[in-house]
Amino acid sequence: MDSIFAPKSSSTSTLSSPAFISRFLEASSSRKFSSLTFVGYRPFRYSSYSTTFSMVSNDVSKPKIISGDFGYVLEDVPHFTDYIPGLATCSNPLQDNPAYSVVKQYFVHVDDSVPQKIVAHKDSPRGIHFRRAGPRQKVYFDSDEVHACIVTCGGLCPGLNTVIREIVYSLYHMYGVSRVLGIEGGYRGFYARNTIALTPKVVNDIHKRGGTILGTSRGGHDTSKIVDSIQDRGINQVYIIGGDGTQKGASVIFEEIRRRGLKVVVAGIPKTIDNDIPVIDKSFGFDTAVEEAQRAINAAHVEAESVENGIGLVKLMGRYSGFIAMYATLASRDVDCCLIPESPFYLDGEGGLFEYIEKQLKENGHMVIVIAEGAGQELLSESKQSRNQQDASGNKLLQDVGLWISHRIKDYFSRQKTMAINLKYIDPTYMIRAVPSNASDNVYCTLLAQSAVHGAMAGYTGFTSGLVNGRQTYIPFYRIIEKQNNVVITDRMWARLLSSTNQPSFMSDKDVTEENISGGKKEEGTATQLLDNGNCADGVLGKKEVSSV
Ligand SMILES: Nc1ncnc2c1ncn2[C@@H]1O[C@H](COP(=O)(O)OP(=O)(O)O)[C@@H](O)[C@H]1O
Ligand SMILES: O=P(O)(O)OC[C@H]1O[C@](O)(COP(=O)(O)O)[C@@H](O)[C@@H]1O
Ligand SMILES: [Mg+2]
Repeated sequence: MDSIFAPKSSSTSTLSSPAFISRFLEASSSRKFSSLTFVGYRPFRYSSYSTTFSMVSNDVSKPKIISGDFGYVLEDVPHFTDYIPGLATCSNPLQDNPAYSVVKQYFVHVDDSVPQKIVAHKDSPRGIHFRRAGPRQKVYFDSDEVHACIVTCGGLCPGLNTVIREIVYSLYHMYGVSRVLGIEGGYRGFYARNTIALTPKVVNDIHKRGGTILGTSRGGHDTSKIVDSIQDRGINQVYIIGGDGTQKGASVIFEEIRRRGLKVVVAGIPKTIDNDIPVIDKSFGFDTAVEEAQRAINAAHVEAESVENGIGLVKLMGRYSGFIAMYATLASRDVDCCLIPESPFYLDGEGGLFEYIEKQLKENGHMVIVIAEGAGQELLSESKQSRNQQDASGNKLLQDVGLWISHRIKDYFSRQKTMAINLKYIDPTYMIRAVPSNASDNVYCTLLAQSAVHGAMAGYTGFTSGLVNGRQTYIPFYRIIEKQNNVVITDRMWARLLSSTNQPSFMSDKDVTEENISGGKKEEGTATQLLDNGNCADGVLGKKEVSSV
């Protein structure tokens, strides 16, 4: 029997930090601690048909970490029963639903979990797992008892309306729930805006529209006012759709709800067009955004190849994570250079951008550059007066790198007088996120929404529903908000991009240091393939083996 242990004074972040979990994995795989008993945390045991687990917790605010054989770790999500004793359950109404009666094993087994990492060696520990999403045999709500609400926060993303629609439909058609409230205008809508009654009829065709029918906002998160409003309205299921900032907000709402001992579910659905949320395979709307970006790249290519020494420059979204730029580049094959926040670059001198542009123009007569909005911000700060402005949510406002680099390229060639260039700058920023989601994102949104509803009905709370290695899971908030998902420039995916564009890497081997990988935000316990000498199975926590899309 393995035990997770920590001094009683350990903070949540210590217990959940990758370093701690890494040490735990090491210990449990070597069975070093198998016979030890630890004071301060009461081991909680339960048996299943297949194996015995041990969970250590006497504090509901600590992460629920359950260990099993061979280094198995379940990073579980909170449940009502953690802090509300004696709750009644009833049978899941889905068991009488004719649509599902034909499905074998429709209900998810209580022990089902999904591994975070699927590349393994014969001697690697089983590693971190998340609870598999899906309907449970027992539910913790009567249909008539449920009063749900949905809120959308942060920037727009294709698929928001689809998620709203599918939450309403799942609640109504699977669980007979008819009271669903839409909170208007993001978090502040809980206390400062109107609400809309959401019925299947109201949301029937909203998935065909971009944006969110509920409206959204940045800033305005006031935890106690929000929870007061939830309590006053008698809401007992809160569905929160939003990005990293939103999930942080959802996490504190959940903590407050638990502190007040309320039987209220807080369920997150991760939304990020930048794909900057960790753990999950990719975010909904990302495929749509990449597809939409192709139009801009195609236009840039047509413009560039139609004139002498044409340069097509496209700026795409990506504040700190360059996934859209990377995938749009890989999809297009017309791009000669892709610049992202995670990969520093320079303009002048040998191996610099100007030299490369000159070479491309001489060889091909034209070129296409894709730049993510967060790329090269350090160069802009050097040349312009640095402005530390923030949006209402506290996100740093970036300077327009597209405009800046256009001017720098034009200046360079007019100074050089070697060739006259013809540069066209296209900024499709808002066009790629204001569109409705494509077919595959619509299916993805549907699954995320259904998973969130199943989890809520089953009494799980404080979770984000997310796809991990192709399976729907429930992920505890702390795992979603503890760090950012970045393109790992020492991964194979970035190498694929470099070999497809033939652009300079702007780096020598000695530059590939810990500071330069993962957007300069390399977290403890993360090992890239390069630094890990190809040993991809051990010690990689929270990052997929290949860049996580
Ligand atoms: N650390 C935080 N704690 C509580 N609420 C937050 C936090 N960060 C952001 N929020 C709230 O989440 C909402 C969306 O955040 P924002 O960063 O704009 O977008 P996104 O969720 O898409 O990243 C805003 O209403 C903001 O006030
Ligand atoms: O101008 P807005 O609405 O603040 O949005 C711009 C920003 O939104 C983003 O799409 C990210 O937004 P989120 O953090 O809300 O997902 C960035 O790429 C971009 O910088
Ligand atoms: Mg964000």
